[in-house]
This record gives sequence, C-alpha cells and structure tokens, in this order.
Amino acid sequence: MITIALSKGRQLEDFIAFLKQQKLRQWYTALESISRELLIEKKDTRFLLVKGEDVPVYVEEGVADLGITGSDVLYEQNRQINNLMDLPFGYCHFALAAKSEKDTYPIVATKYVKYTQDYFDSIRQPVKIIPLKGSVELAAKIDMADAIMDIVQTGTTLRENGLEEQVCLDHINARLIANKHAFFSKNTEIQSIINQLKKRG
Ligand SMILES: Nc1ncnc2c1ncn2[C@@H]1O[C@H](COP(=O)(O)OP(=O)(O)OP(=O)(O)O)[C@@H](O)[C@H]1O
Ligand SMILES: O=P(O)(O)OC[C@H]1O[C@H](OP(=O)(O)OP(=O)(O)O)[C@H](O)[C@@H]1O
Repeated sequence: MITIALSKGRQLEDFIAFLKQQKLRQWYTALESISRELLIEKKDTRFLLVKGEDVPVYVEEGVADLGITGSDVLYEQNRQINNLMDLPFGYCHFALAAKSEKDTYPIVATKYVKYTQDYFDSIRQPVKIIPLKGSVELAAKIDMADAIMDIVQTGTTLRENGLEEQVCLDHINARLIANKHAFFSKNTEIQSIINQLKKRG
C-alpha cells in the first residue's frame, strides 16, 4: 500500500487533469468523484486530501509515503523529505505587487514570510513583513501594506483588487516528494509511480 498526500485545493483539479492526460484512469476516477471526503482508497493506493502547506508535514512524519504540493510551499518549510521530481502542472509565479510603482516597499504583507525576507535580503532592503493566511491582496488595497508578495497565475485577483505586478519573481510548479524512509523501504512501488507520472500521455 502506498499513501499519497495531495493538496485538496485548486492544485487537485490540475492533478486530475494531468492524470487524465497520462491516462491513469484508476486514479482519476477515484479522485474526480470525491466531494468532501479526505481519505480515498483505490486498490493498493491511499490518498490523503490535506491543505497544500500540510502535505510536507504528512510526508515528513511518514504518515504519507509520497506527497504532491507546490514548490512555493516547499520553499517556505525546511522539511526532512526527498524531493523527487517536478510535475508539469500547478504553474504560477511569485510576484511583488502594489497599487503603483515605488522606489521602496517598506511594509509587505504575505503568506510567504521566508521567501519575502530572502528576497528583501537579496536586494539589501529592510522590510517589515505582515504575515497573513489568505486574501493577501486586500492588505495593499486598503494600505495596511505598501506591497504584497504572493503567487500569481492569471493575474485576475491582482487586477480585481487594483494592484499591479511590480516585480516578477520565481516560477512555481507542483513537485513530487517522498518520505526519506519510505523512499528506500518502498522503492519499487515509488519508482513505478514515478515512471507512470513521467510517461507521455
Ligand atoms: N492561483 C493559483 N494558480 C496556480 N497554482 C496555484 C494557485 N494558487 C495556489 N496554487 C498552487 O497550489 C498549491 C496549493 O494551493 P491551494 O490554494 O490549492 O491550497 P490548499 O491549502 O490545498 O487549498 P484550500 O486553501 O482551498 O484548502 C499552492 O501551494 C500553489 O503551488
Ligand atoms: O492570479 P490568479 O489566477 O488570480 O491567482 C492568484 C490567487 O490565487 C491564490 O489565492 P487563493 O485562491 O489560494 O486564495 P487565498 O490565498 O486568498 O486563500 C493567490 O494567493 C492569489 O490570491
């Protein structure tokens, strides 16, 4: 039995579309039929549906052998896990956004505290970071912050909140990760999953 932790948010839709493209019928039929269930079992595979930022926790703890989450989440957390491969979905990018261009952005609101601190350290500018859990765009819209550091895909959320991308930063995609122990103890099963995910649909 292999247990895989998946992000239950919008990345799940991308994952199901990817499984269809790869013709992994057994998996996508199991996943596309779920509504609010958090544990799905299909033959020798068990899926745990969790928040994206909790995927590395389940994998590090060994409750899940494998996990799929965004590279943004992995950047923020220093987890003892094996990074196995990039997956071709969940594409978006980090961006610094504000109402208008300024020389400096002293106060920045974000869900990505480490990434933001590292960015401002890299450009040698001091920054006060306001940590938030979501709806980050609002912080700049109502002037609680000079800018936000967030992920952008279509740009709709920025546009609809009167913000503009000021600096386009790192690309983000989904990644397959493994528990360090399971990577050895279940290597045959894990290699078989990697091959199925790699094959051309
Ligand atoms: N707008 C987006 N476009 C593309 N990828 C995104 C977008 N928002 C999030 N992601 C990717 O999906 C991952 C999981 O984010 P998601 O919003 O699905 O979170 P979640 O916590 O699993 O879901 P929810 O908050 O709905 O419970 C993010 O870490 C990111 O890599
Ligand atoms: O460029 P877009 O296609 O508009 O996507 C970007 C939005 O998606 C993510 O938010 P999410 O939906 O996860 O909401 P939350 O962070 O407010 O919970 C991100 O934090 C942006 O707000």
